[in-house]
Amino acid sequence: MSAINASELYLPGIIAIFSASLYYFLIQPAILSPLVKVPKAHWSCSISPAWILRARFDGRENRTLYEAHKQLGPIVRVGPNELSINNIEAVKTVYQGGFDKHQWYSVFDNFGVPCMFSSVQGKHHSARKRIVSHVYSKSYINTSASLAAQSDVILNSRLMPLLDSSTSESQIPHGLDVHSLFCAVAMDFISAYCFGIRRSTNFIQNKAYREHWLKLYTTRKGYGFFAQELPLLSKVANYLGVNLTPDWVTATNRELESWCKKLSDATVTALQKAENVTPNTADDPVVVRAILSGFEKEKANGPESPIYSTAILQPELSVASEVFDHVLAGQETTGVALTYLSHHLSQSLDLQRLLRTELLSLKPNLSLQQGKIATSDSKQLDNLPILHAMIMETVRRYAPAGGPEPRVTPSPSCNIGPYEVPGGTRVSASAYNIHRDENIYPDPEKWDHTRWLSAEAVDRSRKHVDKQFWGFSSGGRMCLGSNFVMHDMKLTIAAIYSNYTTHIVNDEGIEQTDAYTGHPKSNSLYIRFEKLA
Ligand code: HEM
Repeated sequence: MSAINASELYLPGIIAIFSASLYYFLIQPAILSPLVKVPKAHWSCSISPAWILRARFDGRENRTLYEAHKQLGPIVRVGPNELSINNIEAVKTVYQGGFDKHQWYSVFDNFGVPCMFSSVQGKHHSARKRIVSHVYSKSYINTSASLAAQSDVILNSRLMPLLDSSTSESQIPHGLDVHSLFCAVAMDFISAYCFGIRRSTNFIQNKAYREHWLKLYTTRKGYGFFAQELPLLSKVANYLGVNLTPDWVTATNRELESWCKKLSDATVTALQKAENVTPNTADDPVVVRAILSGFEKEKANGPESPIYSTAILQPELSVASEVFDHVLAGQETTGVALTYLSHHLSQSLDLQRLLRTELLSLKPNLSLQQGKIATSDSKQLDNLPILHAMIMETVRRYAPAGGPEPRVTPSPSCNIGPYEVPGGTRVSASAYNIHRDENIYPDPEKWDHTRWLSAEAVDRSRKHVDKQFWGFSSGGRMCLGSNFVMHDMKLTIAAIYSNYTTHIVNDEGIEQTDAYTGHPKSNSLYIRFEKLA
């Protein structure tokens, strides 16, 4: 009697589950979804994300999507619930349209607390961005006495002496690993701006710690796949005692977090005690000061504030989470851009001469006078067309944050290009692909700074060249640090090429990896510096 009852119950249950699965995983995505009208990158894409997941796992996502768009056009289905887009009109719809970020970004929470970059929902993000964006505006950067004083220390007391010592007879044959050095320069700039110079890093001079830190940073990269792309599987595996992210990666992340927490806590304490934090000096912790003052104002909104449970109830962790993101966002991306620019310059003395002629037209220029350079006139530097063109071309060709930036379509649906797209669909564009549009950037693999300078570019299609540039993304979630980084890259290149010529010693492994943030495969580039007579 009981056996008959069980099968009577089980069979319909099994049929119901089978039918629901058939509908949910096969009929709906492959036949009924409005996405069926979008060209598929692979036959399996309407029923399985395996094709795109495999490309991501293998580190060939950017190239794979490039080929897919070349064959199938600007909007391509890459999974049952996922699109890749590759034209500037579709980019406007998604990125200027304020679509929320995908959960993919949650792995960028630090200390378990979201930062601006990792905030998924628009209102959480806006509350965080409001607090700090003014100190990253172009006008603030160009007129900040604190940043000018910090730049002076970083260039005159650290970088220029180091370059000088690299020209001694015994050092010449080896050259300097400029990839490591430029990551150090970038870290010193951004950490000084966050914490004030006395509490910031000195990676330029402290090579041993810098190498340790960079090793921690680079070796853990690439281990985020399961947590980011398959979070549910990761959690289930974890529950069953299988950790898909190796323990040493978790330990490395903890070490980096605690390194930043110490710097951040020391800065918060110094501000609370008003010790060595004088505004408008090199010791001014511009970013942490702005965040704390923003949190103080946000308190007035009480529990109504979207960031009440973090910024108001856990201010120290929230400050640390925010600045940890700034130093991580700023160091490798900037280091990569400076590495590729110096690589191109080092292959052509003519290019160096051209740049130098422009640099020496500055008044005052940055050539060494009694061992020091003048670092103060940011506005003049910002307006140099050749320097600007070379940096733009480098960020175009070697987009340091060039991978897909996933967003989620709003409910119930929206239109992207000619297609109706249901709410909750993952949709991404990438600088890697947007920057390879041959109509705007002919021969896109070629590094050619003149595409930003030619009469044609300036008179007619300059707007297109600029409009298509997506190295810092666009819309409300575009890079917070774009003005800061343009400033520190221009200053660094100007300081070097006003005083040195550079020559390649070893560029093995200079090819860029295919990743969200691509870098030279070898993580190195050896260059020799020769002082100008
Ligand atoms: C060459 C250097 C840099 C490049 C190429 C770059 C590029 C980008 C890109 C493409 C995004 C959008 C990413 C996405 O949505 O997936 C972004 C966002 C961001 N970047 Fe940068 N970045 C650079 C340097 C910096 C620096 C120095 C900072 C320091 C503050 C910074 C802070 C941020 C932050 C906080 C966001 C998130 C903004 C938001 O969600 O509103 N970046 N960056």
